[in-house]
Formats: sequence, C-alpha cells, structure tokens
Amino acid sequence: MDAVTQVPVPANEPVLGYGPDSPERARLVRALGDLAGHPVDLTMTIGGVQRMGGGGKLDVVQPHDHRAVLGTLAEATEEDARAAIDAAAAAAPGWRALSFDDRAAIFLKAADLLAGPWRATLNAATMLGQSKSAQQAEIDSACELADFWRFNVHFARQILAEQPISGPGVWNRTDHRPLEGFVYAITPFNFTAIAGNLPTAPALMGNTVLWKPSPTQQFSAHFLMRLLEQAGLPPGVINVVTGSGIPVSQVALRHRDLAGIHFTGSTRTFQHLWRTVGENIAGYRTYPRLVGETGGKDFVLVHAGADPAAVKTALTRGAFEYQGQKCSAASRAYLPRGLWNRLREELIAEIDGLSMGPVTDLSNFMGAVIDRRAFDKHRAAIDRARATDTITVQAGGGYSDATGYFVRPTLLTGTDPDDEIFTTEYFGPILSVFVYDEPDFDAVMDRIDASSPYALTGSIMTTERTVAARAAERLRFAAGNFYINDKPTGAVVGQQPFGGGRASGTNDKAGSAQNLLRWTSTRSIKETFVPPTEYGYPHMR
Ligand SMILES: NC(=O)c1ccc[n+]([C@@H]2O[C@H](COP(=O)([O-])OP(=O)(O)OC[C@H]3O[C@@H](n4cnc5c(N)ncnc54)[C@H](O)[C@@H]3O)[C@@H](O)[C@H]2O)c1
Ligand SMILES: N[C@@H](CCC=O)C(=O)O
Repeated sequence: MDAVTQVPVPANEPVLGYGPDSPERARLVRALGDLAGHPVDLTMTIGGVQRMGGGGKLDVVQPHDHRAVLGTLAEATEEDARAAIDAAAAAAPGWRALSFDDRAAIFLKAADLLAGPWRATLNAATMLGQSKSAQQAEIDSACELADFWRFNVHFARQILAEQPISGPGVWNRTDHRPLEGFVYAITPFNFTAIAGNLPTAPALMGNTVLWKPSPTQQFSAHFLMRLLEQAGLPPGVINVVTGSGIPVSQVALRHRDLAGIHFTGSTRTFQHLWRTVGENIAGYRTYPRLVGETGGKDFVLVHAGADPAAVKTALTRGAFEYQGQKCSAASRAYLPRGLWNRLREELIAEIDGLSMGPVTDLSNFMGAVIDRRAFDKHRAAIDRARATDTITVQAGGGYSDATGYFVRPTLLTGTDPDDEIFTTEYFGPILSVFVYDEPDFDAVMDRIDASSPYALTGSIMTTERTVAARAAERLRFAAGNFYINDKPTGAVVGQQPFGGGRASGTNDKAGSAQNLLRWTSTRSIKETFVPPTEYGYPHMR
C-alpha cells in the first residue's frame, strides 16, 4: 500500500493505583499467585523457536524470598549465539521489505495488549522477579513500556517524513535504510521497559536483533517475548539468548555483521563492549553504532530557601523507591546547614519508618535488592561507612539475607565531599548527605560538577527563581536530565527524554527521535528528470 498514512497520536498510558478493592488489584493478585506457583523453563527464542540454552543452568528466584524459584534458564553458548545471529540474518530481508506501517502496527498492537490483557502478567512478573512494588512495576512494565512502543512509532513516522528540498528539474529523497547487519541489544535487570525498548526500537526501524536480557530480569523478559509474538512479531526479528552474555559476546562482538549495540547497564560493562569493538574495528562490514546508557551518581542540591516538606519527599522517593536501584536514584544530596538542622529528625524518622518486605504484600514501600552480589556490595558500603571517621550513619544501616536480600534504606552524612559515598555508584538504598554552610552554595555547585565522573540526573530544590536559573546554568553538563523542585527519578517517555553524558552514556535519549535515528543509515537519492547532454559550461565559450 503506497498511501502516506498518519500514525495514532500517542498519549502516556495512565498509571493505575492498585488501591484496595480496585479491579486492577484483584487481577494483579491473581497473576502473582499464578506466576509464583508455576516455575517455567526460561527458554531462548531463536528464529521463533523456543529452546533452552546449551550451557549451565541457573535458577531465577524471587529476590525477597530467595528460596522461591520462578524459573530456570541455561547459559547461551557460542553455538547458540551463532544460531541466533544466523536467524536474525535470515529474517532481515523479509522484515526490511515490510512497510513501515506493517512493522509499526505490531508494536502498537503490543502496546495495547500490554495496557490491556497482558498488564497484570507483566507487572506480576516484574514484581516477583525484580522485587518491585505494585506502583514501581506499574510505572515500568506497564506504562513506560507501552509509552515506548507508542511514542517510538510516532517519532519514527516523523523521521521518515523528513525529506530534503529539491531544485528545478530534480527530485531528492532520503531513504531511511536499516543498518547492514544485526543489532545486539543488551539489557539491565532493573527496568522491564528498558528491556522491551532496546530490542524493539531498532526492530521498528527495520533491523533484526540479537537480544540478551539480564539473567535477573529473564522472568519478565520471557513473558515480554510471548507478548510480542502474540502481537505478530515474525520469527527471527528478535532473537533472545539467555545467561551472562559472555559466550554470546565472544561471537557477536567479533562478527562481521555486527551493525550496532543498544546497551543499558553499568559503565564498566559498556566500556568493555566499546573496547572490544575498538579492538575488532577492522573486521566489521560497517562501523557499528554504539548506544549505551549507563551509571549515575545523581544529586539533589538544596538551597537555603527550599520547602523542607518538598525536600523530604524528593529525597525519600528519589533515593529509596525500588531500593535505589534506578540509574536516576538520588544518591548524594547537598543540604544547607540551617535546613538540615530543621529537617534532620523528621527525615530520619520517615526513612526509618519505610516499610520493607516481600512485594507480594502490597503494603510494603520497598522490596529486596536484586541478588547476592548487590546485597554484598551494599553491606560492604555500609560497613565501610560505619568504620570511617568522617561518615555518620544517620538512619537505616541494617541488612539481612535470611529470607531475601534486604537492605534497610540508609542515610549517611559525610564531611569529606571527595569520599566515595559522594562519587561511587552503589546502586542501592544508600543516600549520602553533605551539609554545607549557606555562603558556600556556589562552591558546592562546583563540587557537584567535578566530584563524580557521571552526568545522568540531578535536581535543584529552591523557591528562588534566580537560584534555579543559576544552578541550571552552572550544572548544565552535570546531568542529562535536570529537575527543578522535583526528585531526579521518574522520567516519562515523550515528556522528559532520558539519558546522560560523561560516564553515564552516549545520551541518545531512549524513547525519542534521537535514539531511533541511530538505527537508520540514510541513503540520499537524487533523480534528474532531464539530464544534461553536453559537458561544457558557459564560461568556456
Ligand atoms: N542510564 C540509564 O538509562 C540506565 C538505566 C538502567 C540501568 N542503568 C545502569 O545499569 C546498571 C545496573 O544494571 P546491571 O546490574 O544489569 O548492569 P550490568 O552492566 O551488570 O549488566 C547489564 C547487562 O549486560 C550484560 N553483560 C555483562 N557483561 C556482558 C558481556 N561481556 N557481554 C554481554 N553482556 C554482558 C548483563 O548480563 C546484563 O544483561 C547501573 O549501573 C545503572 O545505573 C542505566
Ligand atoms: N528512566 C528512569 C530510570 C531508568 C534507570 O534505571 C527514571 O527516570 O527514573
């Protein structure tokens, strides 16, 4: 069909509340029971066929109850990786020959399936497998993922519509080709929406994909793939391989047809991937596109005139929702002495009162951290803080791995602004506060800018317009997402395109036209209607 169509106007998926007696709560509770009671084989999906990886097995458990097994995956081997890349290559001609509208319809249908009949399943899988509360699952695996799929279609259509001007006798066109080869999508444990967006954004632009989810997100990834199949995704367009990714990368990163990497995860992993691509650069057919959104040490800067109640809520929600396991989580805050003295007791009481436990008990504000490795890292950070003279544990500081990987929300104060509590990403429920004297406000901004290698999110809390403007200017490169009088988390697709610079990533803004452009390689076409028939020019006469 040749008609130039309009795609549906996207709108953000409304966030449901899950209050007592609500129908969505009843559906969620039922899904939690169903999924927890039926462990599944967490298969790979290669060329549309589900099978277990060829390597060692790994149980995926509920982080808040680590004896409860949700499913078992098996490490994908190098042979599995080769099969998945071959399947992507086999599916590529048919997929890129499909019209944009046909591809877009699959993801629009996926969004509607997710917002409707699949919502409870995806939310329950995310709660059980990643230990998210109902609210945190809802904003992630239901709303943000549906938003990614709907807004990406809208932005992709805008990209395709962008065409060059044409002079007399000439027609110029831009052909938005997919990349030549496969895209390797590698996704983190903490957001089901990111796991869903990273393989599907390149696929929407006509690419075929090798997708390696995080083992600790594999449970929700498994259902996500089933949803995409139900939406009509043809076999081989997205090929899922399971496990650590190390054998997969042995093959994928050295493959001639690696055309791009769409990564979200730690800075360390992304730098490893980039380095390996650099080492193999002469071996690729085309220069691979490298898109990576990585770590953060996100700040809240509080000015003397800020509203204490707003500061308290921004810190509590910003630092401790989803156990601080958001790349955007507030992990360092800079408070003026007067306000700190007024707020301290209330803030400690609020943090110590936060409910934490199994997320299947919907009254809990927090669940467990993702796994033993994360638990050990947070425990070590808290123990070190206790043993350091310049640091005081103001709230929390407890932990237990008896039934689940629980770390109490922890508030530290430190007098050395260069200590690792202000510079290192712990990726857990630990918030470090530096108390400054009010006249030092400008010097504190300099510190925030210089003391951490990251530049992901940050916020300024103030009631003075001129202070907000000064901070926005002075901290212009310290955060890719900057908030005024809000927590630094909770970006919404289409409203606050998300991503950071410096060590936080390539800042290609997930869920925006900027990101989608990375998955096309444009061809300029010039057509001359009546070509010249003599080689000479007037000055030669
Ligand atoms: N900036 C953002 O948008 C954003 C969003 C979410 C998470 N993050 C960051 O992600 C990190 C937490 O996530 P994580 O613990 O899953 O990160 P991670 O780097 O440990 O893992 C990310 C993914 O990479 C895989 N991986 C690791 N080594 C690999 C290799 N050699 N080959 C192939 N795959 C490999 C992992 O299995 C996982 O799927 C934090 O640093 C956080 O800040 C950033
Ligand atoms: N986009 C999310 C963070 C994603 C990283 O973990 C937010 O804005 O809070």
